[in-house]
Order: sequence, then structure tokens, then C-alpha cells
Amino acid sequence: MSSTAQLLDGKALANGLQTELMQQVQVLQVHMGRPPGLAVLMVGDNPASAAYVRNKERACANVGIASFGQHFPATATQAELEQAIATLNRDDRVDGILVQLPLPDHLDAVALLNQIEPSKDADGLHPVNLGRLVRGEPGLRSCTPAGVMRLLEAYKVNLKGQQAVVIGRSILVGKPQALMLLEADATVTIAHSRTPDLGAIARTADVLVVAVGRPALITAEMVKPGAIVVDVGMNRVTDATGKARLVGDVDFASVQPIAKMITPVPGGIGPMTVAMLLQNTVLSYRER
Ligand SMILES: Nc1nc2c(c(=O)[nH]1)N[C@@H](CN(C=O)c1ccc(C(=O)N[C@@H](CCC(=O)O)C(=O)O)cc1)CN2
Ligand SMILES: [Mg+2]
Repeated sequence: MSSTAQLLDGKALANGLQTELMQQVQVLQVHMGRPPGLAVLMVGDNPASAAYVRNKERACANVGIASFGQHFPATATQAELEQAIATLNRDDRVDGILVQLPLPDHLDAVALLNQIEPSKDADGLHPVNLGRLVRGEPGLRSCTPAGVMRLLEAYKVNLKGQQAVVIGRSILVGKPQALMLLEADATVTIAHSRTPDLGAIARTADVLVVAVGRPALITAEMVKPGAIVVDVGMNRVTDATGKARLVGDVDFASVQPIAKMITPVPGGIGPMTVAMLLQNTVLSYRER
């Protein structure tokens, strides 16, 4: 018997969500008298970050969200960024603010995230919004894990009573992801780079979410047959022919034949992250 996993098409779902948000914005701005606004703060010239920022600004334009982005040189100081955030916090045209990560080493990212007004925290990374998630209260949710939940919901994955394993413990993905799965009544295990016998833990998962940043970390023998596999990894590698390509943390070729559902990279969680950012911005706008 041979079968192959169904693809969880994040790109198609994200496109549909963008259309819905565009329609909402058209109606809402009649009453609001202005479009929603998002400010993306980018520091330095990391080419991947620059591409993600362009991608976000293009998505904003498609939906009718005004961009108030600022690009700082790699030498920008903490005080300059704090000043920019303080000004955006007070700017009534701006509903969402985010700091593109990673930042150059001399900057304190946590201090900057803490300074963003929680009601404008489009990335859902402020302690107030993370605290609301811990308490199960409504609030702005971190975009990547919210995108994972929205994608699973669209494919009618019932998480109640399921064994979920999250591999990765970052504040951007792993920790909020575990809390969101818990909120959906899954039984959740968090594993990470220091977990002994990662394979044994991963194999217990009905739903496996991998967010480590290591190509081919998860191979077929680490996956329970019939599992739902969500690959949050995004790694740029050079293949045998010398061509650069983007791969996740899951060895797609070996895992797809045994999984029930799997996200592709690209076209899975990446586009959902951007869709959730737009959704958070529109949510902040509605509540202003
Ligand atoms: N402040 C933040 N910084 C970072 C975040 C974040 O959510 N907030 N996440 C990542 C980068 N990121 C958004 O910022 C991001 C990365 C990739 C994609 C995406 O759509 N990827 C495409 C492929 C694109 C390509 O070919 O390079 C896909 O997966 O299909 C969206 C968002 C780290 N920093
Ligand atoms: Mg991680």
C-alpha cells in the first residue's frame, strides 16, 4: 500500500485571507476615515530580512493597509530606535508596529519589543500579549504560531485530545505555539535541541510542529505514520547542482509518504505568518 500526505496549502489560504481582509478594510475605512496603518522597523541590510519586509509591505498594499516603515542603517543606536517607537506609539495613523528580527547584536531586541504599545503590537511579542495568551485571554497573538493554528483549522484538524509535539522553544514560535495548541485542548510536549532522543518524543506526535532552523532535522523514522506534520523551518541551502533553494526542518521527501498531512516549504507557514500580521493590524484598527 502506498499513500502520500495531503499538502496543507498555506499560500492558497493566505491569499484567500488577504482578499477577506481587503474587503473588510474597504468597509471599515468609510467609518474610520482613514486606512489601517502598519510600521515595520528594519535595521541593517540582512538580505533575507529585507526580502521579508518588502513582502510584508507588498501584502499591506494589496489589502489597503498604509505602510509607515522605516529602514535604519546597521549602525543605528538603541536610543534612535526607542525614539522611533515612541513616535509611532503616539501616531494615530499607525495601528501596528513591529521590529523585524533578528537585529544587529549591539541592539537589545527585548527592550525594544517591550516599548511597543501593547494595542499596536502587531507581532504579538509584547509581554502583555504573551501574558494574555498564557492566561487564555483575547489579545494580539504571535503571527507564526497563529498562522499554524489557522491553517490546521482550515483543514478541519481536530486537536482535542491529540498528542502535539512542538520542537523548538523560541519566543517567536515554539513557546507561543505550545500555548496555542494547549488552548485547543491538545496534550502538548515541548522538545528542543537539548532533548535527548528527539526521535522518540517526535514519534509520539499526532501533530508535530517543527521550528528549529536545521535542514532535514526530522526524517521519516522520527514521525508516527499518519501524523500531521507542520514545518516552520526556513533554511536556505545549496543543492547538489549548486542551486540555492529554501527548505524546512523536515526531510519532506522521506516524510511525505508516511504522514497524513504536511506543510510544504515554501508555500506553507511563511505566507500564513504574513496573513496573520495583516489580520492583527486590522484587529488593532477595528478596536481603535
Ligand atoms: N518581527 C518578526 N521577525 C521575524 C518573523 C516575524 O514573524 N516577526 N518571522 C521570520 C521572518 N518572516 C517574517 O518576518 C517571514 C519569513 C518568511 C516568510 C515567507 O512567506 N516565506 C515564503 C518563502 C519566501 C522565500 O522564498 O524566501 C514561504 O515560506 O513560502 C514570511 C515571513 C523571522 N523574523
Ligand atoms: Mg526555535
